[in-house]
Amino acid sequence: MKMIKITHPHHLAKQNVPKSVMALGFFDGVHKGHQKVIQTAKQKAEELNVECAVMTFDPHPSIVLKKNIQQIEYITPLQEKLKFIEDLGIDRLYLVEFTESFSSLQPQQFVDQYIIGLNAIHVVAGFDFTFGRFGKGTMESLPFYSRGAFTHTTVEKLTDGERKISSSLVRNAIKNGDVSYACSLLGRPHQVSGKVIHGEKRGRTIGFPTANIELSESYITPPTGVYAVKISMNGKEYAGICNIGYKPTFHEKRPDKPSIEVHIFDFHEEIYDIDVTVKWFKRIRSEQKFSGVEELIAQIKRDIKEAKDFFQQLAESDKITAEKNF
Ligand SMILES: Cc1cc2nc3c(=O)[nH]c(=O)nc-3n(C[C@H](O)[C@H](O)[C@H](O)COP(=O)(O)O)c2cc1C
Ligand SMILES: Nc1ncnc2c1ncn2[C@@H]1O[C@H](COP(=O)(O)OP(=O)(O)O)[C@@H](O)[C@H]1O
Repeated sequence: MKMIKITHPHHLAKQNVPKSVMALGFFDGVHKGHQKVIQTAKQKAEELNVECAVMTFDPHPSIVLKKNIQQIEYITPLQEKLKFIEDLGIDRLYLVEFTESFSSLQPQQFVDQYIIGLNAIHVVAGFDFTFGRFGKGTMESLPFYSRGAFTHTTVEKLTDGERKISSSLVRNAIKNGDVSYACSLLGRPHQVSGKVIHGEKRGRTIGFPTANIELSESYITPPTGVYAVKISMNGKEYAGICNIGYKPTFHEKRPDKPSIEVHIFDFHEEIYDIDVTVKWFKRIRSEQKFSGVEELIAQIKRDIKEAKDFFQQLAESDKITAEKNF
């Protein structure tokens, strides 16, 4: 995937840019709805025998448009977003810096400079995509602005029952701890990456060492509680159990921020400073204050059993699906 970073105004000359079918969107999460938009663009590009391009934006428009928002938690911070888009097999990615001057383009200027000017011959976006100042441009008005220079496909809303699959729905699912539902909306588990840091060195003394993880980006994370997770490092993936929380059993005073710590099953290595990725599969329970260490240990043993049973069932259902598809 060739990446072209753009800060408004761009100086790319149309004749130097290959013709493309262009999918447009912010695409936080690259969820199933986004995947459908990008896959539709890919199919159309094959039909028309041109490149498949995606145009996306960074940072999130609310940072520029809403003055009081400094930082936003992403489902997929930029690097993850680009990776998941690349995994969909597209040729070219236009990454447009969402600045104040870019956001104040009129819809016609956006279409002239960023669609026609970048040699797109067909545009694909979701039914609720908007463009130009105040989001005034819509998919209904796109043919008017196109002046016959390109055609378009509007991808209808993808739903889960009554609910539109959207970045907000995924965010809410993660924020509510419903990581299994987030997984079904994303088509993969939600994941976060970071580094293993030193904790309070208590884990090993109670028989359950936990890798404490400092996140590398501003991710949306599930609420405090215990989760069945997979953790990957150095190209290998392991099952484990994660506690996100304040460890009230040991802390009278609540620490400033919750820790994210994973006990990895059947694992005995020292992994401080290693980069890891944690994938959230299932919420098991809320964090509790136990009356003593023994009670906590007994509960952790039950949590581990529950997580192991869950992964066993998952492996069995994956096996059945693989056999059906064979
Ligand atoms: C599966 C699991 C569940 C946990 N649940 C709780 C809990 O409900 N309450 C609590 O105070 N601590 C809980 N903990 C956190 C332990 O207190 C913590 O792992 C221990 O204090 C070690 O911390 P350290 O890695 O900083 O040394 C849990 C840890 C694990 C691995
Ligand atoms: N099964 C395991 N799961 C997680 N970490 C492990 C495991 N086995 C060994 N470790 C190592 O032990 C460390 C965790 O031990 P712990 O006593 O909880 O220390 P800390 O409080 O610094 O996290 C991890 O960072 C890792 O380097």
